[in-house]
Amino acid sequence: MKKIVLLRHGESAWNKENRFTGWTDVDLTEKGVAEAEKAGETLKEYGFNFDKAYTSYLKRAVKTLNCVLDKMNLDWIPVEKNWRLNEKHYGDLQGLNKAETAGKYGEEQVLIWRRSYDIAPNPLSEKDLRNPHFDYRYHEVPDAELPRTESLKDTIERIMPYWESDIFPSLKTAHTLLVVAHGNSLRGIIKHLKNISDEDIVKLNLPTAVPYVFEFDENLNVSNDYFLGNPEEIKKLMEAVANQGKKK
Ligand SMILES: O=C(O)[C@@H](CO)OP(=O)(O)O
Repeated sequence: MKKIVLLRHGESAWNKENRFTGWTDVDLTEKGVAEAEKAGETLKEYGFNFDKAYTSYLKRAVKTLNCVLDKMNLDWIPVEKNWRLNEKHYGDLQGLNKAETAGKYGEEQVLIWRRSYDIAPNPLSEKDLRNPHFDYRYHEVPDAELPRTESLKDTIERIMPYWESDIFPSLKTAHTLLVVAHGNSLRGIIKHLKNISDEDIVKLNLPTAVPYVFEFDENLNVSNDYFLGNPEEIKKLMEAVANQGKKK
């Protein structure tokens, strides 16, 4: 049976500080590295063996992938990085503390910015040095395609060309693929795979470094999906992610 495992990176420095991160290239914390290693061990225990892995251009995802492959003795497999798997761009919220932002603008508004389907935060200004336009790693991406902010809808629209042209077609020859990315870029992929409505996607919160397995039938339709781990613990982790947008 063909499988794709989706994995959000381990805890990052700005997850720990509860700050909007988006395209900011922050590193993993020690806890984040430990979470990534645990994900690798879990995948190994369950007998997973990946043919190929995909990740974003952001180091919290790249390093999580490296930790997982190291624990699985799969350092040798082909890995493809693509900017299209980056996190949702959080516009001018990037760097702000989520609880403080909820205190200032209200929890409802923060929920809209974090989880709504088609509403994006205010964009970064053209001159803002955090604008991806100034970052060499994106120099081959046409400027018109580089975001200054994104809704989930925008994020899905930039991921899908890569999903449809590279990741999904490689399932025809590969058995099992690993995609290590981010809370919202993965919500976008999950929305697509499970056909989740624009309303229901608001409720999905992904915990860091918990493998999420998708199984496909012979026609490459999704036949089953499940997280690896204790369901009660995973539920608590999901609630904790949701609560990051609450006032202190
Ligand atoms: O800050 C971010 O980039 C994302 C993911 O870490 O956070 P949120 O859960 O608020 O979408």
